[in-house]
Amino acid sequence: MIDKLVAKIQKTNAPIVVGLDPMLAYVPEQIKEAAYREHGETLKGAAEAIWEFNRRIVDAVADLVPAVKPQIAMYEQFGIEGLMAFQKTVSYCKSKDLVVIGDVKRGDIGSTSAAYAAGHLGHVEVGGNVYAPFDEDFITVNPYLGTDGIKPFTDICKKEDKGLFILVKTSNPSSGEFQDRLVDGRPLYELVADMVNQWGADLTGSCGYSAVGAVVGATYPEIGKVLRKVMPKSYILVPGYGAQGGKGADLVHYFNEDGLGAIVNSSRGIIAAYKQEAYASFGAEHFEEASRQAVLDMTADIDGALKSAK
Ligand SMILES: O=c1ccn([C@@H]2O[C@H](COP(=O)(O)O)[C@@H](O)[C@H]2O)c(=O)[nH]1
Repeated sequence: MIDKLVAKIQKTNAPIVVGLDPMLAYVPEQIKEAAYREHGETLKGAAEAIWEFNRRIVDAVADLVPAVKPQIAMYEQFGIEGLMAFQKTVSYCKSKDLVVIGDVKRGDIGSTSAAYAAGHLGHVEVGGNVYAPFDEDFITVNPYLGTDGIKPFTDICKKEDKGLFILVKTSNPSSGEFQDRLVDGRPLYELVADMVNQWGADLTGSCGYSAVGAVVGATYPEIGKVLRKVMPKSYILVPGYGAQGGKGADLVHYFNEDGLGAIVNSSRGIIAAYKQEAYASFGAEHFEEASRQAVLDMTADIDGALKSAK
């Protein structure tokens, strides 16, 4: 799957992930009203509204980007109905040939990680039947439990040609409380990055990158520069662009000399673009066109930054 991701990034010339984080507050009134008319102001009504919102955004941007990243929390908040909308979103995006990165941040003791890995990346057997319940292409994983918590995920990646993005340095303001602590004189995020190299060593695709990538926030560009060098073969998923303050100019050192190696996520900045002043002229009626324009602008911002850094 890492080969498909890299090929799609090269084809679209857009190292960009559209984050599908559909808070109800971003869903235009006309979509919510239609869903509530049919299903009432219920969890099913909310789930239908976010699904329709996603579908229209995906249709508007699918030719521009290689990948999407549905954030499972935004769906889970609506219970089972929300999870059904998550599953429907994953499968719709795959039908549009988008690479799907499930932002699920799983990781537990080995036996429990194995169940997470089967449910999100692999298969489960029920009697004589075999199911792929969520079937994302990549998922995000929390490394806090160490190697036996990661191995079930890497095993499934090998078997099913899937991939991971492991949290190394997150974009949030408190990420340094643990992640920047010095251990044997080195910040913890560097030790985790060393482990990412080890975990991904025998999962290198023909593109030269490993199926085991890393999450490194856009909000810490100096650390991004260091981590790029520590993990030369890992793709870096970079959240924190846009709504959290990251800009193209901050991100040039997250990329390798080959112009590859990083893929930048923006969620609110794209899906709720119509609420921003810059895109207000589209109005709520044409929210998906505002999202399309926001993708084009983000692509130009990152491309411009990479070209002027050469
Ligand atoms: O370090 C991290 C890891 C994950 N995220 C997730 O990415 C998106 C960011 O959303 P924006 O609206 O573009 O800020 C969201 O799903 C986070 O859970 C992150 O931000 N930082």
